[in-house]
Amino acid sequence: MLNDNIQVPATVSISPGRVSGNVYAPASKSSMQRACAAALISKSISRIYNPGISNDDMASLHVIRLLGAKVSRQDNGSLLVDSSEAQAAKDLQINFGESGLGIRMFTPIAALNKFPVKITGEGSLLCRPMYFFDEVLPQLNVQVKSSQGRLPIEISGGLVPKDITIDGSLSSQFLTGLLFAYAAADAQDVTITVNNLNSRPYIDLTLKVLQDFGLRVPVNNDYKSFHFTSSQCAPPGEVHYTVEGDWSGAAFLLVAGAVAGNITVKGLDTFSAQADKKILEALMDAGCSMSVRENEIEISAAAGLKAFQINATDCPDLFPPLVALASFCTGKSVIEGVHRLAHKESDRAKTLMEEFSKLGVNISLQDNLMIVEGLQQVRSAQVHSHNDHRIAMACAVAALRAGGDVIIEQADAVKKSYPAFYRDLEMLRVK
Ligand SMILES: O=C(O)C1=C[C@@H](OP(=O)(O)O)[C@@H](O)[C@H](O)C1
Ligand SMILES: C=C(OP(=O)(O)O)C(=O)O
Repeated sequence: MLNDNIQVPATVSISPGRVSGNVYAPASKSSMQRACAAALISKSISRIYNPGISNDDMASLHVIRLLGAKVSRQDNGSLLVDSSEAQAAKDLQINFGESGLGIRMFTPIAALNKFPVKITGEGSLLCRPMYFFDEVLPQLNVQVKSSQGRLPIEISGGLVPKDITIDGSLSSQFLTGLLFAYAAADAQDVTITVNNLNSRPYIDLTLKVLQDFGLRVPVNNDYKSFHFTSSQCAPPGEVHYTVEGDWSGAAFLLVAGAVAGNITVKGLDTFSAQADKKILEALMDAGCSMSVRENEIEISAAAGLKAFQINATDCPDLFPPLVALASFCTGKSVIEGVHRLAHKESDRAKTLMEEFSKLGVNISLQDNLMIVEGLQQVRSAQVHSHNDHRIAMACAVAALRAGGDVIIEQADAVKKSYPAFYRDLEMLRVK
């Protein structure tokens, strides 16, 4: 009912060429999925404007419905979420599709109800580690049965917020889930202590969304602990929330502009908490000509892009667009944070090396560093997304400066975050 289905072919061919014009950033799935969670736990009425339509967004809407929220689309395109009487059904089975954030954020929330819940997923999610739940949820009163730290998982019990210490090095998403669950349970005078937290800006986004929805927000002690105080918190009223434009998807558009055009990307908030606005640092370091204005960025292909260096440990999703950019920067660009890439939709360091080598780009690894040697032009080739949306988009952008067509197999992986990606790229193309 809510899925604005955009058809994306399984194989896409991208011809080299220039891009020009204006484009709107897609809705951020990080912002949209958090909005869904916040709307559910608010036990109130929320209006979500600029809702996302990606597969991950759809998975989150599906989940909040299963957990008892009523969701309807309004004539102006916004979503009305009524969770005032939300009650999860008995014997629930939740399929999170391929969404890592979805499963890690909603599992602790689903664990708040005392009935057993079976948690499943599809595709790449089946291979991603979930052992955090086996280790942590039992300490919060939840029984967990997993398949050696992988899906499917069965939980039951009724989560009780307690002082707890967790490890945040694998993913920030588990902490996001606990923060939502603790807020939903109106946790008071309890602390989540976190060791080695990575992807910190994503936690800023979580705290921001909790605040925007009038929910209980913990005190952040330098990302080492999050303390829910015992202060009184008024029950949330009706909330109007606008989903932010997506810096992660827009990073591909900005790189397309930097290597092959003159485009303006609209709908991006430079004050956003999103991790991936850090793409601007790489673009500036590479010598792009850019004009950053309120809510839009104009970028054009500069002659003589130069190699850049960046630490992407806390914004791991930027690796694919950074590699596409580095492919056209003279010299060796260095991207730090390779260790963060192993457990995404694909093992991204490996898949970037494999697919970009087909395009003639030399990428090497030195422990936590990825080194990319730039060229003037990449090769025409047939590449494969490995069912990873960001690999498909990185290859498509690189194809704009290829010697001939680049064919992308399993190109429809983009539906996970940015279903309109190829349509937007074609719309920008100089005919
Ligand atoms: O919270 C989020 O919205 C996300 C957090 C990041 O994951 P990690 O915390 O696992 O790095 C990021 O890679 C993912 O695409 C979205
Ligand atoms: C890793 C990603 O998402 P998730 O972890 O939410 O599946 C991504 O979008 O690149």
